[in-house]
Amino acid sequence: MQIHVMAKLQGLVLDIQLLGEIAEFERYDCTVWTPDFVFMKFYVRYNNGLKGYAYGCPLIHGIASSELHLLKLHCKIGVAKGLLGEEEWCYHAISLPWQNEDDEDTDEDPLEEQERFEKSSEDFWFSLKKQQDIKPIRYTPSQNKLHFFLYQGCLIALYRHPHEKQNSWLTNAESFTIYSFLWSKEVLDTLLKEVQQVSIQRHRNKITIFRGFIKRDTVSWVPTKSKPPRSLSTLALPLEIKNGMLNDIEAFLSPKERAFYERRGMPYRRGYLLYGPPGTGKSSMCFAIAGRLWLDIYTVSLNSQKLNEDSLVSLFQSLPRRCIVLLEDVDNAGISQDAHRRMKDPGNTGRVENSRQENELDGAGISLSALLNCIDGVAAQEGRILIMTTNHLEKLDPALIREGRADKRYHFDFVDTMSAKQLFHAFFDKASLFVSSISAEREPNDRSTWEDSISQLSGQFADIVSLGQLTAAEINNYLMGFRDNPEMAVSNALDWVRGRREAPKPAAVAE
Ligand SMILES: Nc1ncnc2c1ncn2[C@@H]1O[C@H](COP(=O)(O)OP(=O)(O)OP(=O)(O)O)[C@@H](O)[C@H]1O
Repeated sequence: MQIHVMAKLQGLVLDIQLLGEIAEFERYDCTVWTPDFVFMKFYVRYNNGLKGYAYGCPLIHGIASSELHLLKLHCKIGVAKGLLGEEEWCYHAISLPWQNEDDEDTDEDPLEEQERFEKSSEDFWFSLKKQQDIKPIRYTPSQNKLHFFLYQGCLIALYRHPHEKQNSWLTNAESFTIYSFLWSKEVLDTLLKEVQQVSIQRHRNKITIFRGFIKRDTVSWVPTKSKPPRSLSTLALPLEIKNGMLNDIEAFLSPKERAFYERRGMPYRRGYLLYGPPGTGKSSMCFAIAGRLWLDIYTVSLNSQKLNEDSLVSLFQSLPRRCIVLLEDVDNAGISQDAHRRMKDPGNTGRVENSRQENELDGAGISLSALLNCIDGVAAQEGRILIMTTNHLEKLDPALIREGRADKRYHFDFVDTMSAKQLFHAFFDKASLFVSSISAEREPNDRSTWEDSISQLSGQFADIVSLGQLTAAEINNYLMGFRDNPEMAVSNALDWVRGRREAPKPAAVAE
């Protein structure tokens, strides 16, 4: 007998396959695949006497390996003798919950570090070397053993299995089997819910960057890092870009706007194109906006050899409702377009029947038509914000950046006077860590005198560098060389700008 059903458990969608009648126990096996390659398998009571095997959909959010933290805490208390001490280097490349739990707590306060450094730089370097050599020892419930702990008065058992398929993308995966005695589904539900809550708490003040992961038949979004959001105020950009883009996205995400789209049956999506030379803040702006609106970022490399239309469709289909999809250097999608045109050239006998064939012909990356299908085809997720970036506006096919796909375009240009001032201020701001103790000693006691002097210098600096067609990244880099000496930064600026003028420029971006 084979029955296939979809079920919902604690908000997770499970694809359950009932395999047959159970002999001894009333239970079914349920396997939840989590986004970072760990799956959980748990046994719960199934009251009509059938045995089942369930697979969670691969993109369940909320229970990931890094979020099983709580289970580990309980295990620590419950079965100390089952724990296994391991040095960090024993572990695999992909981080597992047992491995990175304390990482956030070990970071020293930068000011204290600086104090130690100033006391004796030699001791400081030596202590860093020691820190690196002495691996933190962490305790984990050992694999292939049963661990018991009490949870809400109920005995729970946890079993960690390494994944048997070695040398595959699952090498670092493991599965967890959680048993509850005596088959209490409610306790398991509560436990898993608590795990989700712990996870939410841990990532509360961070945004997560997911990358499209493609390996053979497996396509999923994999969390690569979680980081505190970058403040928009750290970006030196014209207000029409900074506020303009933020306001536009905020307005789009508002419930009123969503209702407006729904009433008119319009697809509820918005796209942006950020273009300009490298180092002008396109990616930084995307991260800052994501942080401000608490949106996670989903990004995929369009020129990945493994990417084809099917995998891109799958990725787009599995996006959450509220998120930013970041496609960087989107002009790479045009590479396939060029090949496509060449193939269709009248002088060329080759015929391209469909986009899949087109991909095969190109051998690498995604074709333009496939990308367009994903952006606004039926598969495209509603509610998402698409941000495309490019250094080469002139290379983009007009179809990619027409309204509806890129509703707004923002030109990230070389630094103007206002932005140059802002960068200078940010660098020599008294509160900034860049200002070392040397300048602190020199600095006038009166705070306003210091600020006046920086203000005046920033004006002079801005007048010089704004003539030079320089990017914010270049200016930051230049200022790094003078972080103790704002006056020198200004007096050397003219020579630096002249030098840069003679150096080859990044390609200008055609409007
Ligand atoms: N307008 C800006 N204000 C402050 N810092 C900036 C600005 N623009 C760039 N930077 C700094 O320069 C570095 C590179 O910026 P970023 O990656 O955002 O540029 P980009 O335009 O996306 O470049 P690319 O086109 O090469 O991807 C970052 O460290 C960022 O902090």
